[in-house]
Amino acid sequence: MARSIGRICKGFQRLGLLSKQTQLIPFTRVPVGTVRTIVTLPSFLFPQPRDFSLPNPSWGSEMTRMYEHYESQCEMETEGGQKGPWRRLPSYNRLLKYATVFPSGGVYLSKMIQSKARLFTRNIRNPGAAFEYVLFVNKEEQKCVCILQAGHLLEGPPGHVHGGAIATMIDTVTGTHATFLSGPVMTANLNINYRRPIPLGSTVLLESCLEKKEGRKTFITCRVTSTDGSKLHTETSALFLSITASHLLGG
Ligand SMILES: CCCCC/C=C\C/C=C\C/C=C\C/C=C\CCCC(=O)SCCNC(=O)CCNC(=O)[C@H](O)C(C)(C)COP(=O)(O)OP(=O)(O)OC[C@H]1O[C@@H](n2cnc3c(N)ncnc32)[C@H](O)[C@@H]1OP(=O)(O)O
Repeated sequence: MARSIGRICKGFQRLGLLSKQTQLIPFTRVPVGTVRTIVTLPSFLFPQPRDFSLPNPSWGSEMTRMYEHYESQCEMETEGGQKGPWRRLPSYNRLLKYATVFPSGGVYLSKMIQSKARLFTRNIRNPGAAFEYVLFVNKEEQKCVCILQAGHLLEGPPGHVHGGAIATMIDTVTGTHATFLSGPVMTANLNINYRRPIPLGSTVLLESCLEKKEGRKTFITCRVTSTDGSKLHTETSALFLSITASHLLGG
Protein backbone atom coordinates (compact mmCIF):
# COMPACT_ATOMS: atom_id res chain seq x y z
CA MET A 1 0.00 0.00 0.00
CA ALA A 2 2.77 2.42 0.97
CA ARG A 3 4.51 1.75 -2.34
CA SER A 4 1.21 2.30 -4.19
CA ILE A 5 0.82 5.70 -2.59
CA GLY A 6 4.39 6.54 -3.53
CA ARG A 7 3.53 5.61 -7.09
CA ILE A 8 0.43 7.79 -7.02
CA CYS A 9 2.61 10.70 -5.99
CA LYS A 10 5.03 9.91 -8.79
CA GLY A 11 2.12 10.00 -11.20
CA PHE A 12 1.17 13.44 -10.01
CA GLN A 13 4.78 14.60 -10.17
CA ARG A 14 5.04 13.38 -13.73
CA LEU A 15 1.92 15.33 -14.60
CA GLY A 16 3.58 18.35 -13.02
CA LEU A 17 0.77 18.44 -10.49
CA LEU A 18 2.85 18.40 -7.33
CA SER A 19 5.00 21.26 -6.13
CA LYS A 20 8.78 20.96 -5.65
CA GLN A 21 8.37 20.79 -1.91
CA THR A 22 5.96 17.91 -2.32
CA GLN A 23 8.43 15.96 -4.40
CA LEU A 24 10.70 15.80 -1.39
CA ILE A 25 8.17 13.77 0.59
CA PRO A 26 9.93 10.40 0.82
CA PHE A 27 7.26 7.74 0.26
CA THR A 28 9.65 5.82 -1.91
CA ARG A 29 13.35 6.52 -1.76
CA VAL A 30 15.71 6.24 -4.67
CA PRO A 31 19.33 5.83 -3.44
CA VAL A 32 21.57 8.75 -4.33
CA GLY A 33 23.43 8.01 -7.55
CA THR A 34 20.81 5.56 -8.85
CA VAL A 35 20.52 5.73 -12.62
CA ARG A 36 17.04 5.06 -13.97
CA THR A 37 16.63 3.30 -17.28
CA ILE A 38 13.44 4.19 -19.10
CA VAL A 39 12.28 1.34 -21.30
CA THR A 40 9.74 2.25 -23.96
CA LEU A 41 7.21 -0.54 -24.42
CA PRO A 42 4.50 -0.75 -27.10
CA SER A 43 1.50 1.31 -25.98
CA PHE A 44 -1.06 -1.40 -26.95
CA LEU A 45 0.16 -3.41 -23.94
CA PHE A 46 -0.97 -0.66 -21.60
CA PRO A 47 -4.59 0.47 -21.71
CA GLN A 48 -5.03 4.11 -20.74
CA PRO A 49 -7.52 4.82 -17.96
CA ARG A 50 -10.59 6.80 -19.04
CA ASP A 51 -10.15 10.51 -18.36
CA PHE A 52 -13.51 11.69 -16.98
CA SER A 53 -12.51 15.36 -17.21
CA LEU A 54 -13.01 15.33 -20.99
CA PRO A 55 -16.34 16.42 -22.55
CA ASN A 56 -19.09 13.85 -23.14
CA PRO A 57 -22.49 14.17 -24.88
CA SER A 58 -24.29 14.73 -21.54
CA TRP A 59 -22.60 18.10 -21.10
CA GLY A 60 -24.98 21.00 -21.60
CA SER A 61 -24.15 24.23 -23.38
CA GLU A 62 -23.04 26.10 -20.23
CA MET A 63 -20.76 23.27 -19.07
CA THR A 64 -19.24 23.10 -22.57
CA ARG A 65 -18.86 26.89 -22.83
CA MET A 66 -17.07 27.10 -19.48
CA TYR A 67 -14.85 24.10 -20.35
CA GLU A 68 -13.82 25.73 -23.62
CA HIS A 69 -13.11 28.98 -21.82
CA TYR A 70 -10.68 27.33 -19.36
CA GLU A 71 -9.18 25.06 -22.03
CA SER A 72 -8.29 28.17 -24.01
CA GLN A 73 -6.63 29.59 -20.88
CA CYS A 74 -4.54 26.39 -20.70
CA GLU A 75 -3.34 26.92 -24.27
CA MET A 76 -2.26 30.51 -23.65
CA GLU A 77 1.45 31.23 -23.62
CA THR A 78 3.33 33.89 -21.69
CA GLU A 79 5.06 36.73 -23.54
CA GLY A 80 8.32 34.74 -23.40
CA GLY A 81 6.66 31.82 -25.22
CA GLN A 82 6.41 29.69 -22.05
CA LYS A 83 3.31 27.68 -21.16
CA GLY A 84 0.82 29.75 -19.17
CA PRO A 85 -0.18 28.99 -15.55
CA TRP A 86 -3.43 27.08 -16.22
CA ARG A 87 -3.62 23.26 -16.45
CA ARG A 88 -6.58 20.91 -16.77
CA LEU A 89 -6.34 18.03 -14.30
CA PRO A 90 -7.14 14.56 -15.65
CA SER A 91 -9.70 12.64 -13.59
CA TYR A 92 -9.93 8.87 -13.14
CA ASN A 93 -12.37 6.69 -11.25
CA ARG A 94 -9.67 5.65 -8.76
CA LEU A 95 -6.79 7.64 -7.30
CA LEU A 96 -4.57 4.59 -7.86
CA LYS A 97 -4.88 5.19 -11.60
CA TYR A 98 -2.66 8.26 -11.29
CA ALA A 99 0.29 5.95 -10.70
CA THR A 100 2.55 6.06 -13.74
CA VAL A 101 5.62 4.16 -12.56
CA PHE A 102 5.40 2.50 -15.97
CA PRO A 103 2.84 3.35 -18.69
CA SER A 104 -0.66 2.64 -17.37
CA GLY A 105 0.81 1.10 -14.21
CA GLY A 106 -2.07 2.63 -12.27
CA VAL A 107 -4.61 0.62 -14.23
CA TYR A 108 -2.90 -2.59 -13.11
CA LEU A 109 -2.51 -1.41 -9.51
CA SER A 110 -6.18 -0.57 -9.52
CA LYS A 111 -6.98 -4.14 -10.57
CA MET A 112 -4.69 -5.60 -7.88
CA ILE A 113 -5.86 -3.53 -4.90
CA GLN A 114 -9.59 -3.65 -3.99
CA SER A 115 -10.53 -4.01 -7.62
CA LYS A 116 -14.20 -3.13 -7.05
CA ALA A 117 -13.44 0.17 -5.29
CA ARG A 118 -14.39 3.34 -7.17
CA LEU A 119 -14.01 7.05 -6.43
CA PHE A 120 -17.35 8.20 -5.00
CA THR A 121 -17.80 11.02 -7.54
CA ARG A 122 -16.99 8.83 -10.56
CA ASN A 123 -18.97 5.67 -9.83
CA ILE A 124 -22.18 6.25 -11.80
CA ARG A 125 -21.89 4.91 -15.30
CA ASN A 126 -24.76 6.88 -16.88
CA PRO A 127 -23.11 10.08 -18.20
CA GLY A 128 -24.75 13.23 -16.89
CA ALA A 129 -26.76 11.48 -14.16
CA ALA A 130 -24.62 12.61 -11.23
CA PHE A 131 -21.32 14.51 -10.96
CA GLU A 132 -20.01 15.88 -14.26
CA TYR A 133 -17.00 17.99 -13.46
CA VAL A 134 -13.59 19.14 -14.58
CA LEU A 135 -10.85 20.87 -12.59
CA PHE A 136 -8.31 23.44 -13.72
CA VAL A 137 -5.41 24.68 -11.59
CA ASN A 138 -3.54 27.95 -11.82
CA LYS A 139 -0.01 27.48 -10.48
CA GLU A 140 0.78 31.18 -10.22
CA GLU A 141 -2.36 32.24 -8.39
CA GLN A 142 -2.40 29.00 -6.35
CA LYS A 143 -6.05 28.57 -7.12
CA CYS A 144 -8.20 25.83 -8.54
CA VAL A 145 -11.46 26.10 -10.47
CA CYS A 146 -14.00 23.33 -10.97
CA ILE A 147 -16.90 23.42 -13.42
CA LEU A 148 -19.71 21.19 -12.11
CA GLN A 149 -22.89 20.08 -13.85
CA ALA A 150 -25.10 18.51 -11.18
CA GLY A 151 -27.23 15.64 -12.56
CA HIS A 152 -30.70 14.42 -11.59
CA LEU A 153 -29.46 11.67 -9.22
CA LEU A 154 -28.07 14.31 -6.86
CA GLU A 155 -31.47 15.54 -5.67
CA GLY A 156 -31.96 16.70 -2.10
CA PRO A 157 -34.75 19.25 -1.71
CA PRO A 158 -37.14 18.84 -4.69
CA GLY A 159 -35.47 20.20 -7.82
CA HIS A 160 -32.27 21.09 -6.01
CA VAL A 161 -28.90 19.53 -5.22
CA HIS A 162 -28.42 17.55 -1.99
CA GLY A 163 -26.22 19.30 0.59
CA GLY A 164 -24.12 16.15 0.97
CA ALA A 165 -23.48 16.08 -2.77
CA ILE A 166 -22.37 19.71 -2.62
CA ALA A 167 -20.08 18.88 0.33
CA THR A 168 -18.69 15.94 -1.62
CA MET A 169 -17.72 18.19 -4.50
CA ILE A 170 -16.24 20.81 -2.17
CA ASP A 171 -14.18 18.09 -0.46
CA THR A 172 -13.06 16.77 -3.86
CA VAL A 173 -12.04 20.17 -5.21
CA THR A 174 -10.34 21.47 -2.06
CA GLY A 175 -8.78 18.02 -1.43
CA THR A 176 -7.35 17.87 -4.94
CA HIS A 177 -6.13 21.45 -4.62
CA ALA A 178 -4.49 20.71 -1.25
CA THR A 179 -2.84 17.60 -2.76
CA PHE A 180 -1.54 19.73 -5.61
CA LEU A 181 -0.07 22.22 -3.13
CA SER A 182 1.11 19.93 -0.33
CA GLY A 183 1.18 16.30 -1.52
CA PRO A 184 -0.92 13.56 0.12
CA VAL A 185 -3.41 14.99 2.61
CA MET A 186 -6.61 14.08 4.44
CA THR A 187 -9.50 16.36 5.20
CA ALA A 188 -9.46 17.26 8.90
CA ASN A 189 -12.17 19.94 8.83
CA LEU A 190 -14.75 21.23 6.38
CA ASN A 191 -16.86 24.20 7.45
CA ILE A 192 -19.63 24.86 4.93
CA ASN A 193 -22.20 27.65 4.85
CA TYR A 194 -25.07 26.98 2.43
CA ARG A 195 -26.31 30.38 1.19
CA ARG A 196 -28.54 29.64 -1.85
CA PRO A 197 -29.78 26.27 -3.19
CA ILE A 198 -28.34 24.91 -6.43
CA PRO A 199 -30.95 23.95 -9.06
CA LEU A 200 -30.65 20.36 -10.25
CA GLY A 201 -29.14 20.17 -13.75
CA SER A 202 -27.44 23.55 -13.46
CA THR A 203 -23.77 24.28 -14.01
CA VAL A 204 -21.86 26.03 -11.24
CA LEU A 205 -18.28 27.05 -10.50
CA LEU A 206 -16.26 25.98 -7.47
CA GLU A 207 -13.29 28.22 -6.83
CA SER A 208 -10.70 27.01 -4.33
CA CYS A 209 -7.97 29.31 -2.98
CA LEU A 210 -4.99 28.71 -0.72
CA GLU A 211 -5.40 30.66 2.48
CA LYS A 212 -2.17 29.61 4.21
CA LYS A 213 0.17 26.72 4.94
CA GLU A 214 1.47 26.05 8.46
CA GLY A 215 3.64 22.98 8.87
CA ARG A 216 1.46 19.95 8.05
CA LYS A 217 -1.67 22.10 7.79
CA THR A 218 -3.03 23.47 4.51
CA PHE A 219 -5.92 25.91 4.88
CA ILE A 220 -8.14 26.35 1.83
CA THR A 221 -11.25 28.41 1.13
CA CYS A 222 -13.83 27.55 -1.50
CA ARG A 223 -16.82 29.39 -2.98
CA VAL A 224 -19.55 27.83 -5.10
CA THR A 225 -21.16 30.39 -7.42
CA SER A 226 -23.22 30.63 -10.58
CA THR A 227 -20.98 30.57 -13.67
CA ASP A 228 -21.21 34.37 -14.06
CA GLY A 229 -20.26 34.77 -10.40
CA SER A 230 -23.39 36.77 -9.57
CA LYS A 231 -24.97 34.21 -7.21
CA LEU A 232 -23.17 32.78 -4.17
CA HIS A 233 -24.36 29.24 -3.34
CA THR A 234 -21.89 28.15 -0.66
CA GLU A 235 -18.80 29.34 1.20
CA THR A 236 -16.33 26.95 2.80
CA SER A 237 -13.16 26.94 4.83
CA ALA A 238 -11.25 23.68 4.93
CA LEU A 239 -8.26 22.25 6.76
CA PHE A 240 -6.12 19.47 5.30
CA LEU A 241 -3.35 17.65 7.14
CA SER A 242 -0.40 16.16 5.31
CA ILE A 243 -0.23 12.43 5.81
CA THR A 244 2.27 9.64 5.37
CA ALA A 245 1.51 6.08 4.30
CA SER A 246 1.13 5.01 7.94
CA HIS A 247 -2.04 7.13 8.27
CA LEU A 248 -3.72 5.00 5.63
CA LEU A 249 -2.37 1.80 7.13
CA GLY A 250 -3.86 2.68 10.52
CA GLY A 251 -0.46 3.26 12.12
C1 LIG B 1 -5.69 9.84 0.44
C2 LIG B 1 -4.94 9.52 -0.81
C3 LIG B 1 -3.44 9.65 -0.68
C4 LIG B 1 -2.76 9.77 -2.00
C5 LIG B 1 -3.06 11.11 -2.61
C6 LIG B 1 -2.41 11.24 -3.92
C7 LIG B 1 -2.99 11.82 -4.92
C8 LIG B 1 -4.36 12.35 -4.79
C9 LIG B 1 -4.72 12.96 -6.04
C10 LIG B 1 -5.78 13.65 -6.22
C11 LIG B 1 -6.78 13.85 -5.20
C12 LIG B 1 -8.01 13.60 -5.91
C13 LIG B 1 -9.16 13.62 -5.38
C14 LIG B 1 -9.37 13.97 -3.99
C15 LIG B 1 -10.67 13.44 -3.70
C16 LIG B 1 -11.19 13.50 -2.58
C17 LIG B 1 -10.52 14.11 -1.39
C18 LIG B 1 -11.25 13.54 -0.25
C19 LIG B 1 -10.39 13.62 0.96
C20 LIG B 1 -11.12 12.94 2.03
O1 LIG B 1 -12.29 12.83 2.03
S1 LIG B 1 -10.22 12.31 3.29
C21 LIG B 1 -11.46 11.41 4.19
C22 LIG B 1 -12.06 12.18 5.33
N1 LIG B 1 -11.10 12.47 6.33
C23 LIG B 1 -10.75 11.57 7.25
O2 LIG B 1 -11.21 10.47 7.29
C24 LIG B 1 -9.69 12.05 8.23
C25 LIG B 1 -9.84 11.37 9.57
N2 LIG B 1 -8.92 11.96 10.49
C26 LIG B 1 -7.63 11.55 10.58
O3 LIG B 1 -7.23 10.59 9.97
C27 LIG B 1 -6.74 12.36 11.46
O4 LIG B 1 -7.47 13.07 12.39
C28 LIG B 1 -5.84 13.34 10.66
C29 LIG B 1 -4.93 12.55 9.70
C30 LIG B 1 -6.69 14.35 9.85
C31 LIG B 1 -4.97 14.11 11.64
O5 LIG B 1 -4.44 13.19 12.55
P1 LIG B 1 -2.91 13.24 12.98
O6 LIG B 1 -2.72 12.26 14.09
O7 LIG B 1 -2.05 13.14 11.79
O8 LIG B 1 -2.74 14.71 13.49
P2 LIG B 1 -3.08 15.29 14.95
O9 LIG B 1 -4.39 14.82 15.42
O10 LIG B 1 -1.89 15.05 15.80
O11 LIG B 1 -3.19 16.86 14.64
C32 LIG B 1 -2.10 17.56 14.07
C33 LIG B 1 -2.43 19.03 14.16
O12 LIG B 1 -3.65 19.30 13.43
C34 LIG B 1 -4.67 19.78 14.31
N3 LIG B 1 -5.95 19.21 13.92
C35 LIG B 1 -6.21 17.90 13.67
N4 LIG B 1 -7.48 17.74 13.34
C36 LIG B 1 -8.04 18.95 13.37
C37 LIG B 1 -9.34 19.42 13.13
N5 LIG B 1 -10.32 18.58 12.75
N6 LIG B 1 -9.60 20.74 13.24
C38 LIG B 1 -8.60 21.59 13.60
N7 LIG B 1 -7.33 21.21 13.84
C39 LIG B 1 -7.07 19.89 13.73
C40 LIG B 1 -4.24 19.37 15.72
O13 LIG B 1 -4.78 20.22 16.68
C41 LIG B 1 -2.73 19.48 15.60
O14 LIG B 1 -2.41 20.85 15.64
P3 LIG B 1 -1.07 21.36 16.37
O15 LIG B 1 0.07 20.61 15.75
O16 LIG B 1 -1.02 22.83 16.08
O17 LIG B 1 -1.25 21.04 17.82
